[in-house]
Amino acid sequence: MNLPKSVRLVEVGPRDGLQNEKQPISVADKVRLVDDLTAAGLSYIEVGSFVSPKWVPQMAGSAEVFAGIQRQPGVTYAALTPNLKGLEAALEVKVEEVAVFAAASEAFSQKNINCSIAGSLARFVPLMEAAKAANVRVRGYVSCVLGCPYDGEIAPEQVASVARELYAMGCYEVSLGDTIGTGTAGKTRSMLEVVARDIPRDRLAGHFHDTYGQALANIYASLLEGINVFDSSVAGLGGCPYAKGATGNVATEDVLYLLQGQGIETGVDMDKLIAAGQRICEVLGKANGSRVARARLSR
Ligand SMILES: CC(C)(COP(=O)([O-])OP(=O)([O-])OC[C@H]1O[C@@H](n2cnc3c(N)ncnc32)[C@H](O)[C@@H]1OP(=O)([O-])[O-])[C@@H](O)C(=O)NCCC(=O)NCCSC(=O)C[C@@](C)(O)CC(=O)[O-]
Repeated sequence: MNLPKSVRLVEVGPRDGLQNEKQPISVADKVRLVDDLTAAGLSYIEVGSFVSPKWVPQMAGSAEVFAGIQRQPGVTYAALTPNLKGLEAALEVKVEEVAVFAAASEAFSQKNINCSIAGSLARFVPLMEAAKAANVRVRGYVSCVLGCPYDGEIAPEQVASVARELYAMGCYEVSLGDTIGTGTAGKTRSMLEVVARDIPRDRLAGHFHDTYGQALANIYASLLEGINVFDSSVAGLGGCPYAKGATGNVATEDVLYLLQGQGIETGVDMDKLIAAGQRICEVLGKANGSRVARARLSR
C-alpha cells in the first residue's frame, strides 16, 4: 500500500487533552488555545463537549468557549455530544459538527456513559435524526479498540460490530480509539483489516493514546492500511477520566514530524503548533508531552 499524499489531522487537545485536568482552566485560556491551533493551520478542532458537568466538570464551560473563539472559514469546530440533550446545547452555540462516542467494551461503556453498548447506540438514534435535520455532520468514536482497562483484550470483530452500527446510523467517519494505548502495530493492522471489511478505509480514523509509547508505530501501521485521518492532541495533552493511568493522546507535533518525514501534506505549521502547545503547557504548569516540541525548544 502506498502512503497517502495528504492526511487530515483532527486536533482533540482542547477536548480530550483538557477534559481530565483537575485544575481550573479559564475560558480565556481555552479560547486562546483553539485560536492558536487555528492559526497553526489545523482544519479540524474538537473544541469541547456537551456532557454532564457532574461526569466531566472541566468541559462545563464549552458553550462559552464556542462563543469566544474566532472561527475561520475552512476550519471545522466540533464538540462531543453523548445524547440529544448534548446535541441541543451544541446547536444553540452553532457547533458545525458533533461526535457521538461508543465503546467496544461493555465495562468501559458503563463507566464512561453509564449504559450498555446497545443502550448507547439506541440513545444516538434520536440525536442522529436531530443532527440531520439541523444539517450537522456526526462523527463516531469507538473506544477501547485495542484493549480495555476493565475487560482486557477486545476482539476485532467486536470493534467492527460497533463501528458498523455507527456508520450505518449515519456517522460519516468512525474514529477508532486505542484509549489505553496498549495496541501494537501488528494488532492495529489486524484490527483495521477486520473493521475495513464493512467500512471503507477512507471513512475510518485512528485515535491513539501514547501510554505504552506505541502511538507513532500504530499510526504508521494505519497509514500502511490506508487510513489517512488521525486524531492527536497538541503537546500530548490528555488522558481519559474513565481509563485510569491512560496518558495523553499522541502529540500532534510528533505526528506532524512523522508525516513531514514522509512528505505527507497536512497544512499545519510546525513552529506555530509548537508555540500553541508550549503556551498551554505553561498555563497548566506542565511539562510539554511532545518529544519534537521539547527537542526544538531546547535548541
Ligand atoms: C452520558 C451521560 C450524560 C449519562 O449520565 P446519566 O447520569 O446516566 O444520565 P441522565 O440522563 O440520568 O442524567 C443525569 C444528569 O446529567 C444531566 N445530563 C444528561 N445529559 C447531559 C448533557 N449532555 N449535558 C449536560 N447535562 C446532561 C441530566 O440533566 C441530569 O442532571 P440532574 O437532573 O442530575 O441535574 C454521562 O455519563 C456523561 O455525560 N458522560 C460523559 C463521559 C465523557 O465525557 N467521557 C469522556 C469523553 S469519551 C473519551 O474521552 C474517549 C474518546 C472519545 O476520546 C476516544 C478514546 O480515546 O477512546
